[in-house]
Amino acid sequence: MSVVYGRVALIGLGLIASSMFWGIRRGTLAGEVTGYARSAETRETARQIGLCDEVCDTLADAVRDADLVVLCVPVGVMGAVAEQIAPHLKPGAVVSDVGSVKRQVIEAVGPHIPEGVHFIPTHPIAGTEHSGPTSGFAELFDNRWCLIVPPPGADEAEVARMEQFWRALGSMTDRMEPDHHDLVLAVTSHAPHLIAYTMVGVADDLRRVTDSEVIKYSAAGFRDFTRIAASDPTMWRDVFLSNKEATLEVLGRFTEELFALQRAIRQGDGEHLHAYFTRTRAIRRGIIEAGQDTNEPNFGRGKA
Ligand SMILES: NC(=O)c1ccc[n+]([C@@H]2O[C@H](COP(=O)([O-])OP(=O)(O)OC[C@H]3O[C@@H](n4cnc5c(N)ncnc54)[C@H](O)[C@@H]3O)[C@@H](O)[C@H]2O)c1
Ligand SMILES: O=C(O)C(=O)C[C@]1(C(=O)O)C=C[C@@H](O)C=C1
Repeated sequence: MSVVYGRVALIGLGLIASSMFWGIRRGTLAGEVTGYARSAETRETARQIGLCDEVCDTLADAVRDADLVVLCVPVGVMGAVAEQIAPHLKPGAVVSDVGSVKRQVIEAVGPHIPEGVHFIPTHPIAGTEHSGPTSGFAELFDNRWCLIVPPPGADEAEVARMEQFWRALGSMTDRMEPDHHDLVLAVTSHAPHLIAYTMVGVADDLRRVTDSEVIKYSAAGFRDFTRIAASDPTMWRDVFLSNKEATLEVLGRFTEELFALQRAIRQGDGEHLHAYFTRTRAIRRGIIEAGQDTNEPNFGRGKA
């Protein structure tokens, strides 16, 4: 592979930025990578593990002369960081972000982007429950989707270059409009995370169980919930507050269905339960047959 951007600046050295750095290095996708983290402790850790070619003590030093600046901070602070870097951006540079929410980030960052600088938001649909500079790995984005969300009027050559960059990091790319992105992610990621947080909270409330049996006899379903519920609290607080409308819409529908299932159980309505589970099983099988599950061996070979 070859260099896509001469100089890349990664802002916020956590899971996504560190995975990007190792991925960039694996493919030699940039000439040089600078990094900036808010805390001196994170900067020190980054230096110790060789994360980035240069870890800078200020935002200005990190972004100066960068061809691509990627904001890898929680979505709630994207706007404030964009405001701080704006005066130091080189003309013709590209600013991007990897935030899990797009409409709110575009509205917060967009106004700070100077004339002559491009803004191309993205969202890699890949992660783990771990965070911080030591949690990243080069393979994180392999065979995962990265959604590119260009604002209206974005420079087509720069959008194509961003797609090339993410494909070289191992991802598959698609373009999406911000509101649609936020609704899709509310269904596939944000609401499921809230449900996992709730389920683990419920188990913790039943402490006499948590202390022993819940952990010891943890079945696969609950174990997955505890993994997801161990995700970074700051990141997820910001996701819910930034994607309020779509998440509340999905959760409203979710609670209606949950109440209907609850009533069916109370009334002994096995027919309702069976019909419901038959429908959801067919959805799962349809996804696999269409070759749309990146975790399945027939991924990409289906009839989609
Ligand atoms: N973790 C995931 O699964 C995942 C997946 C895709 C996208 N994202 C998005 O990527 C972004 C980063 O997530 P992550 O998982 O790498 O988080 P992380 O917690 O591992 O890293 C975030 C970093 O940002 C730093 N930071 C926080 N506030 C800052 C500020 N004001 N100025 C500078 N730095 C600041 C933190 O100190 C931390 O080093 C978030 O916007 C998140 O929504 C996360
Ligand atoms: O695998 C996980 O741990 C994740 O939660 C990753 C996950 C997801 O929901 O799929 C979480 C948030 C992101 O914005 C993208 C990906």
